Amino acid sequence: MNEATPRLVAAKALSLLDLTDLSDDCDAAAIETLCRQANTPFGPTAAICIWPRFVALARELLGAGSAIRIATVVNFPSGDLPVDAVIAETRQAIADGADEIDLVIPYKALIAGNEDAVRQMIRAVREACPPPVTLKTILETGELKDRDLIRNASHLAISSGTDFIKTSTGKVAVNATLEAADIMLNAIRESGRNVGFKPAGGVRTVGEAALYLNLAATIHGPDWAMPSTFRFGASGLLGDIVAVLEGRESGTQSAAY
Ligand SMILES: O=C[C@H](O)COP(=O)(O)O
Repeated sequence: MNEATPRLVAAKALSLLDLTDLSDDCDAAAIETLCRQANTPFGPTAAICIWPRFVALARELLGAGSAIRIATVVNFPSGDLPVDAVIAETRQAIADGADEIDLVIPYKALIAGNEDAVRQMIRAVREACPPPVTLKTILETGELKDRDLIRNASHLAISSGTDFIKTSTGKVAVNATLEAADIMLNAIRESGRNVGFKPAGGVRTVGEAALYLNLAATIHGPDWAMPSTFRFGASGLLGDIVAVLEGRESGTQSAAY
């Protein structure tokens, strides 16, 4: 991606974007706005990412055959729910029309040394949402902090059957970072598995998106990042993407879009 123009990066980021509204005060009107915004004049985002209680509404608004996938979150954001409650959330979300499940791993248990809790949760949710449902697992890397723990969590998630590893909920102090991305992208390479990567939380500009895409290209090759292998989880990135695609200056419109 080093030679890519901002327009090319913006177009790529649009095709990889999980346009997110996981705000605490999200309501039906916000979901209507989100569904409209996801259909940009420059093409659709990869997905929208919303609270489970809005999945049925989003499915109704987008329609059954929409190119825009519906992602939702389970065990979110604390990672503390019992497995059976997370399974119930997952089943309901799929019945309501979700295409993708973003699962928070029990990261506090992992910090306490309980790897089995992570394996059991991911395996159980994977069983409840077999392919073609996409399963992304949120490691909450900003709370794991330690490089070895992030690497270990990545390998646990990959070997337990996830389709993507995702950095963050966007709800803690430290969310997506290039350092965590480097560890996770390398863990995917080491695993030899066809697993994707999703930086999420705090990605606001096309310039920031370019840094993640460059890193992915360095580790996996220039053609690796595509909607089946790479997503951005972001609530504020779309405005900057559209600004760049409209020929306006980057960094001016991200919050306002
Ligand atoms: O999964 C995505 C994050 O919750 C979005 O975080 P953000 O609002 O900082 O972009």
